[in-house]
Amino acid sequence: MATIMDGKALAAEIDMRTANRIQRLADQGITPGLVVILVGKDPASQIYVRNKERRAKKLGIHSIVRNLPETISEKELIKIIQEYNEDPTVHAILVQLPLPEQINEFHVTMAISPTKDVDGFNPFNLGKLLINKTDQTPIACTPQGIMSFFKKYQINLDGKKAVMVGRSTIVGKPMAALLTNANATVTIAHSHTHHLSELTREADILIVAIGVAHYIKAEDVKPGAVVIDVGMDRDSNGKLVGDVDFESVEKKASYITPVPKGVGPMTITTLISQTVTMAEWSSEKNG
Ligand SMILES: NC(=O)C1=CN([C@@H]2O[C@H](COP(=O)(O)OP(=O)(O)OC[C@H]3O[C@@H](n4cnc5c(N)ncnc54)[C@H](OP(=O)(O)O)[C@@H]3O)[C@@H](O)[C@H]2O)C=CC1
Ligand SMILES: Nc1nc(=O)c2c([nH]1)NC[C@@H]1CN(c3ccc(C(=O)N[C@@H](CCC(=O)O)C(=O)O)cc3)C=[N+]21
Ligand SMILES: [Mg+2]
Repeated sequence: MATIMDGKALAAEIDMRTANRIQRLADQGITPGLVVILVGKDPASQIYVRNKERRAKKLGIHSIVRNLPETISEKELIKIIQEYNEDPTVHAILVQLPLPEQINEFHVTMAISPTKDVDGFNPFNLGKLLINKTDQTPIACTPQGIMSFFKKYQINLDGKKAVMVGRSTIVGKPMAALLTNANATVTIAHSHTHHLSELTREADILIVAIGVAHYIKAEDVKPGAVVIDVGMDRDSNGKLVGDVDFESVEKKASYITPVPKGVGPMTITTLISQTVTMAEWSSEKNG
């Protein structure tokens, strides 16, 4: 049986360190400020916002949620982002994906100031990640949270075969870059990939972010693999499940993240700690 990587416990551990950093900023009269912009009603985004608000409140960062209508125009959304770019009480801006059809994701990522881009999807920050020059660079919270799992559970990535299933801007692509920077040999798979199962069966490290409930089964996994499940899906009973069939894969993997209480809580912890980091950067620059 695999070791279950406990996202809730690791998140609590990191939150304690974050609380100390928040206290140190408070001593200088600074409260880290985060704005989360949610357009429409994506269900996974709603879970994220709900849990994030709870943790932000507990830790004492200033957090604003902007719920905007599904029908908002790209121009109006970008105007709102620009107002927060100018607001000195805001250190971090997160725009939740996916966005509705009338809004071009690229235009939105370009509009966020690189210094406030807490999910690291502005092209300037993504470019720095790609060339492995990440000093004072925000990096997507979900992939960073996954790197914290590897550190905590002492999983060596050097020279390992890693397969990333999914190529989104917030998960797959930045995750592949982080793994590459950590000297893993990385393959990115997506909906055009042929013989996906043959590929995943070669993976020492398998990370899945596709949004299809229980898509990866035990037969798709190498014995002893480390399996990270990013999915936030619903099964036929409406229960929250991941992209990995946990019950069967748990018997074959060496390490596995559950859903819930795996990657999800780590994304939130990383979002809050990175918001604090960005407030620290801004105070270094101004003080
Ligand atoms: N736990 C957390 O903190 C987070 C969870 N999520 C969840 O993770 C999942 C993925 O999110 P996100 O990355 O934003 O998703 P996107 O929908 O943006 O991307 C999905 C990716 O998966 C690929 N894909 C879809 N179906 C298949 C398939 N059958 N075989 C191979 N590849 C496939 C797509 O390929 P193509 O590019 O060809 O279309 C695409 O690259 C969702 O369930 C989301 O809710 C997301 C972010 C954070
Ligand atoms: N720019 C952007 N960045 C994201 O990181 C991003 C996004 N957009 N859009 C939506 C998805 C989804 N997402 C989740 C994060 C945490 C939980 C989470 O807290 N999950 C708990 C659920 C517990 C419960 O049932 O409430 C867990 O897994 O234990 C869920 C979903 C981030 N996303
Ligand atoms: Mg989870």
